[in-house]
This record gives sequence, C-alpha cells and structure tokens, in this order.
Amino acid sequence: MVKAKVWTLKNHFQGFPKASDFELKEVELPKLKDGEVLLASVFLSLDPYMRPYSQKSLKEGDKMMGSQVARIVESKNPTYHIGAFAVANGGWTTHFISDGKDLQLLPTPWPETLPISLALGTIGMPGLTAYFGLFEICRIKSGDILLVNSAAGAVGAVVGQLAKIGGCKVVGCAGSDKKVAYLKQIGFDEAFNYKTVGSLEEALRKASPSGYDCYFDNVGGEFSDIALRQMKKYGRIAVCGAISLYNDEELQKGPYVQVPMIYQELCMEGFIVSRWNNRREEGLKALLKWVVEGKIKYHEDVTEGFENMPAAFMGMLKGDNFGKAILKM
Ligand SMILES: NC(=O)C1=CN([C@@H]2O[C@H](COP(=O)(O)OP(=O)(O)OC[C@H]3O[C@@H](n4cnc5c(N)ncnc54)[C@H](OP(=O)(O)O)[C@@H]3O)[C@@H](O)[C@H]2O)C=CC1
Ligand SMILES: O=C(O)CCC[C@H](O)\C=C/C=C/C=C/C(=O)C/C=C\CCCCCO
Repeated sequence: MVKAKVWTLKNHFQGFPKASDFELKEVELPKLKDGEVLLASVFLSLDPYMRPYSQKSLKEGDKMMGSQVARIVESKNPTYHIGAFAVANGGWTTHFISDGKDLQLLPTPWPETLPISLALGTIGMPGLTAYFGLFEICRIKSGDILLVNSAAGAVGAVVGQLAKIGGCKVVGCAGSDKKVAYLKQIGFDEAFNYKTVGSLEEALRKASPSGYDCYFDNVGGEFSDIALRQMKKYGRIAVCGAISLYNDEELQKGPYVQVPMIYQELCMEGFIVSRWNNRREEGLKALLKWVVEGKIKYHEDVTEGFENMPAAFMGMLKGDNFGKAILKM
C-alpha cells in the first residue's frame, strides 16, 4: 500500500493566506485498477489562480489544487510506461493515481538540456497563457507598443519576449530592481520597479509618451485604472489576471472604465487559457522551439521540500519569486 502526503485547505483564506490555513495529511492510496497508473510528483507548480479558485472550487478539508510534473512509478495502462514523465493536475500531493485521461506526456523529444520543470512554466500553462493571450486577445502586430505587468513572472516574461519576437516595443514592470534588471537583460525596451517609482502615471508616460497599443494585464486594480488612461486609439487590453485583488476581503471600488474605453474605442477582453486546450500542442511546439533557439529565456524560482509548499505559495503571492515559482520534491 502506498502512502501519500497531501496538503489540504484547512480553512478558506480570509485575506492573505496564513500557514494555519493549510494542513498536512497522510493518506493510503488504493491498489491500482486496470487502466490506472501511480505517479510520484517530481516538481509542483505554485500558481496565483489557486488563491481565487480555492474559494470557488474547494471545500475546507479538500486537497489543495495544483499541477505537477510527475513520474509514472506503477502502471496498469499500456499507454503510460513506468519511468515516463507527465504533467498532471494531481494537486498538492506526493503521490496520486490517474486513469490517464488528465495526463499530458511531456512534448517529445524533450531536449536533455532543458529542465522538465519548464513543462509547468515557460513550456506549459503559463507559457500558453502568454502565447494565446498575446496572439489571440492582444492580436499584436509589428510596431505595436505593449505594456505588461508582473513582467518578470511566469506569464509576463514570456509575454514580453514573444512581443519582441513579434516586432513590438515592450514596456514591463516588476516589484524589485533585480527583476527589472532581468527584464532589460531579456530584451524589454523599457522596464521599471512599480514599487519605487514616484508616480506610476509618470513612469508609464515616460516609458511610452505616445501611449500603448496593447496592455497585457496580470495585476488589475489601481495599476490598470492608470494604464487604461494611457491606451492609444483602438487599443487592445488582455485581462489575464488581477493578482492585486485576489486577497481582498471586500470588493474594491475603482474608477469606472467606460469613459476612456469609449473615448479611445478600446477593446478589453478577459480570458482563461483553457479556452485554447484544443490548440495546446501548437502552442507548446512553438514555445519549445523558441526556447531551444534561445529566443525565449526562462527563469525558475525553486523551493525544495514538500513541507515548504504553503510558504512557497504565500511567497509567490507576495512577489518573493523571481520567475516561475516551482517546488522540487
Ligand atoms: N487567465 C489565465 O488563464 C491565467 C491567468 N494567470 C494570471 O496571470 C498573472 C501572473 O501569473 P504568474 O505569471 O503565474 O505569476 P508570477 O510568476 O507573475 O508571480 C506572481 C507575481 O505577481 C506579482 N504581484 C503579487 N502581488 C501583486 C500586487 N499586489 N501588485 C502587483 N503585482 C503583484 C509579483 O511580482 P512583482 O515582483 O512584479 O510584484 C509576483 O511575483 C496572475 O494574475 C495569474 O492569475 C496565470 C495563468 C493563467
Ligand atoms: O482546477 C481548476 O479549475 C484550475 C485549473 C487551472 C488550470 O491549470 C488551467 C488554467 C488556469 C487558469 C488561471 C486563471 C487565472 O489565474 C485567473 C485567476 C482568477 C480569475 C478570477 C477567478 C474568480 C474566482 O472566484
């Protein structure tokens, strides 16, 4: 009998998550049925969606949601062989059983030089978010001026580099000088630390005096109220995330968006990356190619030890991560 360690949501988050909101449990997994495989997590993903989705999708006591790169350690399914690696949505657990329907084998051939953890970031769901958000929602064209926030993160860094590949001028912001230096190193035209600029309005105006054709929004809230008013005529806004709002206990009331949207004839669209699940292979193939060619650089923030999952999650929500936040078992 295999025992799995599982992080559960002990209490629904009230405001910013606390260590006491999580509880580590040990569960015995049943024997495999025909068609099932047993997997062991190797790398686990830490993602912002877990904060809002936990409210929506979990009951107290449930296993925390999440994805991982896992290794098949026992198989009663001829499609999945022992030793193979797959991306799964097994949640915060050391081991789990799958019937294979929700497993995504790593793209092959997976280059020896690339860490398989990239399948959780640049060559995974965040990378696909950037890819489809940029090309399908922002609909970038060469010469566009693009703004992206949380730009040193899993999604934002891919957005900026894809936009450069697409011939855009790219402006990004992040919450530390180290992250800002990284943005310039990977090709952003302008980058600033939104925490230390005197005025966000002035920083955005200085970075692009003529305004922005595209805004890839990962943050929402007050930042977006200000960015919205610097959009160019017929600008496109991809509403990808609103991490500045996820921990609010009460809905904030910002300025209203209608007047600048009408006046500048803006297009603003929210999206979830699963919209393009049927084009996953297309996106992963393109991202893998650009990473292998060195046109997309990646940076991972690795925490070691399953016992550190809650701390790594809370750290990511605070901005402690530099690049894609992952946990190594
Ligand atoms: N729509 C979709 O399908 C998807 C949406 N998303 C969204 O994309 C966004 C980025 O996700 P991801 O790249 O995985 O995460 P990141 O790797 O960017 O990590 C989160 C980052 O958010 C920034 N942040 C945290 N709090 C605030 C705040 N109050 N104000 C401004 N920035 C803040 C921090 O960076 P900094 O140092 O810059 O402050 C932190 O490092 C999130 O909003 C997420 O929900 C992600 C995947 C799919
Ligand atoms: O279990 C689930 O449904 C989550 C599966 C996540 C999966 O890997 C695919 C897509 C991830 C999407 C992420 C979306 C975001 O980060 C946007 C976050 C919040 C949007 C508002 C949600 C409000 C809920 O009350």
